[in-house]
Amino acid sequence: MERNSRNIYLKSAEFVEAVEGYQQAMVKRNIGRQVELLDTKAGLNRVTAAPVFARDSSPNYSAAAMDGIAAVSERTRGASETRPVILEKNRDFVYINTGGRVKDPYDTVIMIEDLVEVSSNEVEVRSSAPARQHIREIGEDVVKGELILPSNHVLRPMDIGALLAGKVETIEVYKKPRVGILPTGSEIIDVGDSQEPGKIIDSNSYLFEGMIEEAGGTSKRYPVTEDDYDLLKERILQGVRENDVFVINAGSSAGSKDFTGDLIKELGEVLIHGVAIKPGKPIILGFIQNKPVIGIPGYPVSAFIDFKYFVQPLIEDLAGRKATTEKNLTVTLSRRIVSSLKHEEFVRIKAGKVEDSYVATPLSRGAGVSTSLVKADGILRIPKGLEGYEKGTAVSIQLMKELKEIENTLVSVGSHDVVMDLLSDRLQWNRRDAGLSSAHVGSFGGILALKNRECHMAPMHILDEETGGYNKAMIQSHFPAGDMGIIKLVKRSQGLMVPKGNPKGITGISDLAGEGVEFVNRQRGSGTRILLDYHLKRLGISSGDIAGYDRALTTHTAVAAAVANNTADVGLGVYSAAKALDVDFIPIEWEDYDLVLSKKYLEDPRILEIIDLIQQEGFKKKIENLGGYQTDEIGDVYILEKTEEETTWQKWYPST
Ligand SMILES: Nc1nc2c(c(=O)[nH]1)N[C@H]1C(S)=C(S)[C@@H](COP(=O)(O)OP(=O)(O)OC[C@H]3O[C@@H](n4cnc5c(N)ncnc54)[C@H](O)[C@@H]3O)O[C@H]1N2
Ligand code: MOO
Repeated sequence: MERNSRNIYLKSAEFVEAVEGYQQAMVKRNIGRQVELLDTKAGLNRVTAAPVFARDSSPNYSAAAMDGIAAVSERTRGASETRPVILEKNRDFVYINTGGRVKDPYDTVIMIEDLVEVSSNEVEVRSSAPARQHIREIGEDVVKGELILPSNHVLRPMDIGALLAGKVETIEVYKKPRVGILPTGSEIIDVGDSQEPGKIIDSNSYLFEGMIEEAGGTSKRYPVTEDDYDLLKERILQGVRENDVFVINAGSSAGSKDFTGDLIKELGEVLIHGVAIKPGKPIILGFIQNKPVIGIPGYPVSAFIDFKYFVQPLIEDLAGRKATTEKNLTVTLSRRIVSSLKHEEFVRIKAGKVEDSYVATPLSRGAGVSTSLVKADGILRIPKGLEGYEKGTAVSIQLMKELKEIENTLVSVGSHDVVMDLLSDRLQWNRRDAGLSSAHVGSFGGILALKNRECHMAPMHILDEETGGYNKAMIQSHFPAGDMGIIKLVKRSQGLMVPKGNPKGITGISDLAGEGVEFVNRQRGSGTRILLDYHLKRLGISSGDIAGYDRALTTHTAVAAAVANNTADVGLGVYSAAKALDVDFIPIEWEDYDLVLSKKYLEDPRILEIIDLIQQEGFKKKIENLGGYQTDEIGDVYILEKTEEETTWQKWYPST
């Protein structure tokens, strides 16, 4: 069935209104926590629905607290170093171990090291033992009838231990809400299915499963269901029957096959369709058969935001969990962020601590970019009605990682290369307490970030047109002498990437201006673009003569992908990217890709570790095996020194 009219839902509710309105509707419908009796041993992370009282005392007998003897205290009276007292077995004492029961007539315990065993039947004591010494009395830990835990308490391992000690075998806890997930969409396939163009792998339902577990629910995934109204209806009814909460993914918007809203309406009630947030706008909050049914948009980031702010709190509430308290951090924005006046925006943020301040950079805003969630350290919420924030503004973000992790992370901003990815992996492998975060903004972006103290280091490859050298000239012209250092990384092969078989017969830069050749460029400020412009100038070719010069992508791999997908005939980039995407490569030049940093960071233990790490044979081999790299100078460090007469680059060595 095709829909007759498109879903023009876009009368957005306010965020807070929507959250509170839905909560109130749940209360009105008497939808709330349910209770079950559970084996205490299986109670970890569950929440008590009633106070728990001890069924028995612990210990429930007088227990020896030490290894030694249980004795009659009376018989030890007056014992001293000079007048030891001899005790007779089975009359004055019996041997006992820790935890053993102390029975009448024995009323004290003496440690084995305080005795002299005179014979197999006799021991000598040299001090008197007071009554009840080293005895754990009945109820020392738990007294029968005493409150062990109040209600609404999340059970930790020690709680379970104490409950079992008090002989509490079963406990009343809130039932884990069962949450069903229905992934929908004719284009959606499972990760194991063969992926033809036009198909998208179902990732959201697995994201939801994890988030349901985190919030204290149990999840059940239903098979991916195509955009067929009647089939969807059947699955939704089944899902509502089998669960306490039901989530339908995708089909929430205005497309001709977006049925979610209509279906919830037909089978129950739609309370809200559309909230003034971005991403996540087309969320649907409804009920079917008195159970919450929620339609979540298909884009992964929209799905995450809606699930985090609408569905997780609902699950936490039904599971009896306290709402997760958000940890916030005040950060300074390294760039301007523009925001929509009509929506509250949720912007993913990468944060790092450079010198004494936390700097924050917005990540991709695309609702389909799920990797922005992986990279994010936090979320900045920009209220509706604000146009955004200027660069340098201090804002508060909701943390998605531990603060310590952010504090220990080295921040790298600049040009991207797979070498930095390998480095990041190795650093994290070596020391769990330090990581490397990389933002890819091109070589000049790196210089700017170094100047603004927004990063610890900047990887770059900037050609100096006069000398033909790399990076050093650029540093000399941008930074005061004496401030900076360079860690040499690799030489890498830059060249033209062309589709397999080189159908346009391209041989060099001069062919870019050829008839019918569509080029794809890199962004302004990237080292690759500088290299291209240098060669164009040398050959006397105007950029205006190159079709596609203005189409700028931000990574080597994006360029290689454009060539591989035939949306361009040629692009300039590194060999490793060409190899990864299986396109042909015409080498143009070896360039230096180095790490530039402030001299003061050279003695930072994390940097010293990087210097050590990159010089290891295993690391070098790994890079060389990628092809298109030379590692002759890797790990050499130079600093820019200033004397009265001149400024020179000197080799630098660690002080120890
Ligand atoms: N004319 C309009 N079009 C759209 C509007 C609008 O207001 N007017 N809103 C846009 C917004 S905002 C969003 S968000 C999306 C929501 O889309 P739907 O919920 O209808 O979802 P689909 O269109 O089916 O899919 C969107 C996107 O997500 C991918 N997807 C779907 N399921 C999964 C899954 N299980 N795992 C991973 N990815 C999934 C799907 O393939 C699509 O690429 O609508 C805009 N349109
Ligand atoms: O609201 Mo949509 O979720 O912006 O992408």
